[in-house]
Amino acid sequence: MEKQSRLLCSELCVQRRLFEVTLNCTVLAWKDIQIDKKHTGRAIYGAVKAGSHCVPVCEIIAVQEKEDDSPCKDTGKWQKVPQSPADSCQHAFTANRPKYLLVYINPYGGKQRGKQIYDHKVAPIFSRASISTDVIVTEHANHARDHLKMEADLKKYDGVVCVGGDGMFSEIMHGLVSRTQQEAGVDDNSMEETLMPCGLRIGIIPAGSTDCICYATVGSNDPVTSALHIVVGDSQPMDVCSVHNEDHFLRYSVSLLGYGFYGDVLTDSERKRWMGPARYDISGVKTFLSHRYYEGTVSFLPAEGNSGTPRDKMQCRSGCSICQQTSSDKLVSKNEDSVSDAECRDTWTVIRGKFLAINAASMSCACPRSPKGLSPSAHLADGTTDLILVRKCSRLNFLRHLLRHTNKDDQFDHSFVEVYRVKQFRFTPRYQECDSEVDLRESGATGKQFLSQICREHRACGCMPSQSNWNCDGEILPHTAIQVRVHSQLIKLFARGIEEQPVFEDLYAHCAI
Ligand SMILES: Nc1ncnc2c1ncn2[C@@H]1O[C@H](COP(=O)(O)OP(=O)(O)OP(=O)(O)O)[C@@H](O)[C@H]1O
Ligand SMILES: CCCCCCCCCCCCC/C=C/[C@@H](O)[C@H](CO)NC(=O)CCCCC
Ligand SMILES: [Ca+2]
Repeated sequence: MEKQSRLLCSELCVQRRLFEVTLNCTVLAWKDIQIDKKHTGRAIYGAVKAGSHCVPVCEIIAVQEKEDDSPCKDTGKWQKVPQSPADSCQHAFTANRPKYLLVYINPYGGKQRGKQIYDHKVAPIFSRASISTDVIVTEHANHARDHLKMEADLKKYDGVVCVGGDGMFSEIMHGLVSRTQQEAGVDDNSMEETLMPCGLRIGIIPAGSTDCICYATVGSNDPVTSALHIVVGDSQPMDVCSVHNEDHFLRYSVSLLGYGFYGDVLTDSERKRWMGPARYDISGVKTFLSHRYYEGTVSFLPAEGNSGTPRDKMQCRSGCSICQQTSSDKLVSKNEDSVSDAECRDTWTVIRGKFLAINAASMSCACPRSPKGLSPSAHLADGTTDLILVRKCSRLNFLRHLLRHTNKDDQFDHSFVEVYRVKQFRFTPRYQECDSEVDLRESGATGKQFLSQICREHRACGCMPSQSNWNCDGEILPHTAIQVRVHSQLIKLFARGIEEQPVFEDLYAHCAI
């Protein structure tokens, strides 16, 4: 068993069909001897050729030992492996696998099927893989976040699982990131602080309305696929943006930070929660028809180095070379200047204008509504976010841009769309750039008085003081002037990125049977 080339082989009879089974340290393969003899050669999905199948050893969920170990006469056939080599082989592929998980279920996410999905599809897989769990069905919003932040005995667990949508994931991520910073003595109100990466991995069992984080990290929103990624102990690092208003921490974001169109869609859809996932379609059309634009200033620090560009066609896939390069750069930079020193030397780009939408996508944001996502070439773990500015344009042009999110055409190929790969950005809405704001704030004006005074001010300068909200991974932010910084690979998921469908020849070469 020590050498990859060394094969164990045997014959296995299942329902009167005879299979030849081979095992080396990386692959377990079996082929139907009868089909093979007929030389049909017909390829079927998931098989190497008709009747031939293989599975990498590291993806085997569980091994059950049969009572009857009939002695083998021929050398090379199944033999009972002495306990110590068997243990070390098993250890090699179970080392990163979780043994004890803390599971939070949102019973009200998406179509309210979280509990059912977990009980029927996920729990049996965990139990088959001998994973122990503590399960908490949440009783109110922020239950999971606060439990993780203040109560949970995290030393016991190898990971945290959330059953729900992007909002539920956000709760888990906030709980875990905040807890990690608290324990490390990091002040999250300071934008300059380097945040401490989280030790525990997060698993997502999709049961929400959009499930964009699951879809963009796994390639599907299937609960069983996600459960299998957890069981085999996959690990996918992920960037997290911190969002501040001056010296005040607001929230973290991993997918979309959107002002204007996506902020307005969310604000409207929150009033329609009772509609379930359809609320986004109704609010999307309504917001599109309202065609509001927003003025302000966006400033950003462009990403440098080998991080690619948002318009290259280098999509982030399993084992992505750009994200791996970021991991090794991080190791080197630990011994060099601190990030903030280096960033102080960089120059900020400033863009002032009228926008229909300002979006920052830290990952592709692929989801069933938009299979390639808001920024198809964004990376999960490259330490950057793609800043997309959609300037004021006609309704028809904006519709063309939106529809390109749903087909293969390039949504950035419009004169009114700009996209930049950045590591920090700021936004200030126009009305807050006026000196009058300071006077109003100092005069102690309340929300409504404040806005009506701004409107009077702006009548004089002729602009429409429209105001939107930031959509931060599906939550509305209370401030419009924000500062954002990307924290490279701050968290890890039980995932491995999106896998390309392997071509027939690759599979055959991999299995080599
Ligand atoms: N027991 C609960 N009662 C009410 N709200 C809850 C409960 N548990 C969690 N929540 C909140 O429900 C919100 C939505 O949940 P979730 O993200 O699971 O589903 P969704 O909004 O339908 O999906 P998506 O976020 O993918 O659009 C979350 O922001 C979470 O804070
Ligand atoms: C009039 C035609 C409109 C056609 C538009 C198609 C464009 C679809 C792009 C979808 C991008 C989703 C980005 C994901 C953001 C999530 O963090 C967030 C939380 O779940 N979801 C939303 O805010 C929900 C946002 C839903 C937007 C529709
Ligand atoms: Ca990124």
